[in-house]
Amino acid sequence: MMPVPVEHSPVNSKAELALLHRLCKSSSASAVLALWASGLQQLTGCDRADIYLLDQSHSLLVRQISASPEGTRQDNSYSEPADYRHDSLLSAALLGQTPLHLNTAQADGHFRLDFLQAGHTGLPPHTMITALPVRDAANHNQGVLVLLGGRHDDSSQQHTASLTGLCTSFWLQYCRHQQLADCVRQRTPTPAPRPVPLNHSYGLTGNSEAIRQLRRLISKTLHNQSSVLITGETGTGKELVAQAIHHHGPRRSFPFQVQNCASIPESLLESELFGYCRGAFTGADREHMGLIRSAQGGTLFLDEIGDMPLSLQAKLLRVLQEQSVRPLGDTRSYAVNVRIVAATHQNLPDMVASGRFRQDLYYRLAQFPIALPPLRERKDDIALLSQHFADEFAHHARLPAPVLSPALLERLESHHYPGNVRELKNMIERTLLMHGHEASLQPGHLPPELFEQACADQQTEVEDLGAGKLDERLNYLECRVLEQVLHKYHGNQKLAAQELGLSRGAMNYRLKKHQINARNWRI
Ligand SMILES: Nc1ncnc2c1ncn2[C@@H]1O[C@H](COP(=O)(O)OP(=O)(O)OP(=O)(O)O)[C@@H](O)[C@H]1O
Repeated sequence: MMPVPVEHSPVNSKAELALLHRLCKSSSASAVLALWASGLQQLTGCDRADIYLLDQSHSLLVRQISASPEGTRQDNSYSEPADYRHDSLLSAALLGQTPLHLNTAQADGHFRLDFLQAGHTGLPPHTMITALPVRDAANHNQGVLVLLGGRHDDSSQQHTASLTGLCTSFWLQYCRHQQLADCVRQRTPTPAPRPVPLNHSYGLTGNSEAIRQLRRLISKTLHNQSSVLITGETGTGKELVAQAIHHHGPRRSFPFQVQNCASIPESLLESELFGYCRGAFTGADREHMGLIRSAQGGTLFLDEIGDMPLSLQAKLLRVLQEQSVRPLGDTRSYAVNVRIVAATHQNLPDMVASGRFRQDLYYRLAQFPIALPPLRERKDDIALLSQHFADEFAHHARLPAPVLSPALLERLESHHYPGNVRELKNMIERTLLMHGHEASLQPGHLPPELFEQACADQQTEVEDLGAGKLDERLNYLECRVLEQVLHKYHGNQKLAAQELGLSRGAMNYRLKKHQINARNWRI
């Protein structure tokens, strides 16, 4: 490719304009990448310029291209997790607020420099590294530009703002070409996309499509600072998701504060969140910083946000807009940098419509909405979750490794779970508490409430079957009643048949019909 007509260093506006001019004329996404790496390598006078971009799931940083005075080459040979867990220099640059300039000797010990080992062998010690985040127009991080060695040291440091601006222009043009290419591709049949690689589970057990999608969403929240609104029924894992967002993102070394907005009176909630100064009210004998300020740099998780009184909603909105908080009775405001993650089981749009929740606050909180499905809608996860909770409990209680029989798992999968994952977890723990020494756990070992509740729940489930399917409703009921009675008599068919007023033969026939093995209820 033609060299950019500038001295190698320093960065100057004439050269930038020339580069932008060539960028406008670029004809494809790959041409943008090539110009991006080679242009910035020549502009800054570095020995090498590498571009790393986040993958589709935002969980991996993948090297795309490398440029040196010898030429430019596409290079996807290196990728690493972009979750800040590994303390790598690339993640620090991606998630940090400022570009990083340091030499390899300074970086060593502070950051992992795995990307140097992969493809940069033979670098002299004290090679200068500049790592700049690549941001889109909404200031969300999309990747990292790395400049290595050469004479870029001082000039790059002084010109990071213009380099960051250039990177944004390149990114936007790159996306534009990719979108155009996608449009063309949509008109011709393409093979199914490969599943997006995920590096870890974020502490969430499950392999259903819903959980995989949830992990993808979590990955995307990590690299921007928007507020997150998590919705879902009780026990679906809202707090677990909030923790994952905090603990895998750049704020993880700062506090994670939690406040349940439903559990305390309004005045207490106000002082807990916003703080107060000494003498603000009777009994305020010392200053209280409040959770918003004490989460400085980190995350504030506001659970049950739908229960926050309207007056406090207005105050919270002000904090979000002004990024400062004024404690009760104080004349000063304090600047805060806190990410808000809120959760609710309520329908906030309905509450907005009926005037019980502020619309402006709703939009502010729901910048990044995450909806968690109830457990009954992702039954594929029940076996994995059950085994996970059983192993966890057995480990803590020093019990032998639990074996969950297929009959037990089948029974667990047919339950309705109004309490969602929390209910399943409690049920497994209770089962192990009572029968943790059994070689194999059977349905008969499950807590009796499961069977009693199954009959109570039927109202809901039978309704779910829809009108006109009487046989299905009756079959379902019959099956649950048989299980309940077998459970009561620990698998004794004779006693179960007596209670139901059935002959042994009729009982046998019905058990066979529902494929119920009475032996599974013996304990
Ligand atoms: N996918 C999952 N993998 C493992 N554990 C989970 C998962 N989802 C939920 N849990 C567990 O279930 C329990 C309930 O989860 P959590 O407290 O996060 O739910 P919640 O939606 O915040 O509940 P509530 O609305 O009642 O506050 C916790 O013990 C949590 O660790």
